[in-house]
Amino acid sequence: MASSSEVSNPSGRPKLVLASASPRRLGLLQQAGIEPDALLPADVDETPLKNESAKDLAKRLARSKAEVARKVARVREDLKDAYILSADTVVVVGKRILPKAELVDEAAGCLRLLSGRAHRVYTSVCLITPKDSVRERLVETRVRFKRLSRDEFERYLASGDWRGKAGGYAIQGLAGTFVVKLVGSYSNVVGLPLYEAAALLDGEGYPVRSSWLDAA
Ligand SMILES: Cc1cn([C@H]2C[C@H](O)[C@@H](COP(=O)(O)OP(=O)(O)OP(=O)(O)O)O2)c(=O)[nH]c1=O
Repeated sequence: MASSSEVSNPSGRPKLVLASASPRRLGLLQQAGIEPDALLPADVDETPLKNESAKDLAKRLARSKAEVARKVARVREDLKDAYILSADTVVVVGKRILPKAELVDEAAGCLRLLSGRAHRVYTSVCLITPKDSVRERLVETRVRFKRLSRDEFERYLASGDWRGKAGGYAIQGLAGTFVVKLVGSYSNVVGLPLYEAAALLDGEGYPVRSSWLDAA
C-alpha cells in the first residue's frame, strides 16, 4: 500500500491521457477510481477495410486513436511522459459488423438484426506507455437479446438512446431490458473492459490502486 505522502501527492503519479470523446469510457474509468489527466479524443475513419474482421477492426481503430493522441501528447510539456489509453467497440451479428448508429434507420436496421438473437461485442484496448511501448487487449462479450415486440422496437427508436452507440444500443440504458443472456464482461459492452484495462495499466507501472484514494 503506498505511503500516505505518496497517496496524498497525486502529482507523484504518472500522467494518464484518455484518447476518447466517449462519456461512457471516462465514466467507467472514474468508477474504477482512475482519473485521466487529459482527454485527447482522436477522430479516426471508422470504415471497416474490405473483408476486415470485427476483431481486426476494433484493434486497428483503438491503436489509431492511441497513436493520434500520442503525437499530440508528446509535444506537450505537461503530457510528454504520459500513458495514453484508447478503446474501440465493435458489435457483430454472425459475421456482420453493425454500424455506430447516427440515424434512426441505422438504429432500426441494427435492432432488427439483434432482436431474438445472440451477438458479440468486441472492445480492443490500446495502451501506449511513456516509453512508447504499445500494449493491446481484445475482449469479447457474448450477448443475447429477447425478441423485441413492435412496441419495444418503436419506443426504443423514439428514445434516441441508440445515437452514437456501436450496434445501435446502450446496454447501460433502456436496452438493458432486452438482454436475456450475457457471457463475459459487462463493462466491455459499455465500452471499456475494466478488469483488462486496469490490469494493463497496472502491468505497465501505472499505479491504478494507489490512485483510488486520490479519487476519494
Ligand atoms: C454496445 C454499446 C456501445 N456503447 C458506446 C460506447 C462508445 O462510446 C460507442 C462505441 O463507439 P466507439 O467508436 O468505440 O467509441 P466513440 O466514438 O463513442 O468514442 P471514442 O472513439 O472517442 O472513444 O458506443 C455504449 O455506450 N453502450 C453499449 O452497450
